[in-house]
Amino acid sequence: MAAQDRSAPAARAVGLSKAYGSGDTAVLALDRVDVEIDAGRFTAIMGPSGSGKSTLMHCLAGLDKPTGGEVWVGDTELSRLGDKQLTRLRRDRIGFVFQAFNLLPTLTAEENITLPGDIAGRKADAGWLAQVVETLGLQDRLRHRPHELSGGQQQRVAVARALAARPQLIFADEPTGNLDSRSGAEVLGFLRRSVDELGQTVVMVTHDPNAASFADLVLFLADGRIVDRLMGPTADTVLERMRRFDSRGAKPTTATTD
Ligand SMILES: Nc1ncnc2c1ncn2[C@@H]1O[C@H](COP(=O)(O)OP(=O)(O)OP(=O)(O)O)[C@@H](O)[C@H]1O
Repeated sequence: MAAQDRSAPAARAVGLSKAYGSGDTAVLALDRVDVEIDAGRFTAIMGPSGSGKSTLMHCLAGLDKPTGGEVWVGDTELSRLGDKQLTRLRRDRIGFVFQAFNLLPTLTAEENITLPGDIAGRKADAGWLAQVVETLGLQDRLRHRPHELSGGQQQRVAVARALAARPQLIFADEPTGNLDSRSGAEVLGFLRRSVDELGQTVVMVTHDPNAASFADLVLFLADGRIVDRLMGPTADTVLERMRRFDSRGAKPTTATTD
């Protein structure tokens, strides 16, 4: 099983702020955010366009540097790391799934899944890999190249690639944004299984209430702050919360029905 200590958060932000630019044109994308990402849980981040979702995810993943506060991944505070150490931490402890699947077209599904480990000179644990492939239902697709796979299958390969190194955390940025609703539900179901059956920790940014309903917890951002949380979300309760934000004057989300 993935090395997850459920009693300690997988990541946390303490008084996290992020400003872009300076002077009159400065934008405060995150405003003193405190949040804990529970290990072995599926967390969704939602909020209107420009509310800071991507910035929060990028800061938590060590892809963007905060201008104030702290970010911890496990027991490591990221500002204490140099660039090389940060790169290593991202490589060893964090997996990414993007809206564009980012698979290499000339490689088979299996080669795409093992590529990051191969580049890092690290052989994937065969037992773990077999479990990941089975959980994602990819046994019969390993020798296919991306163009021979459906969009949903390609995204499942991208999820398997993220899981292969057994990262402490997986960050998914609109992972179903390029998929039809059936393939999207399939990928979300597999992300859910990776949490339930493999003990993964997943953080996902989404605009879609249906996608958020696969999570254990939804964090709502507005104007760079966490303004609400919803445990055990359903598509209806998420939609209802989103409407409440809209009626309070927050900018509407770019998509509520995709
Ligand atoms: N590199 C940057 N330079 C300047 N401003 C930025 C930069 N990145 C983000 N911002 C600003 O920070 C704020 C938060 O942006 P962010 O992308 O985190 O929002 P978001 O909630 O992910 O939006 P969306 O749902 O539209 O993707 C926005 O006002 C945005 O314009």
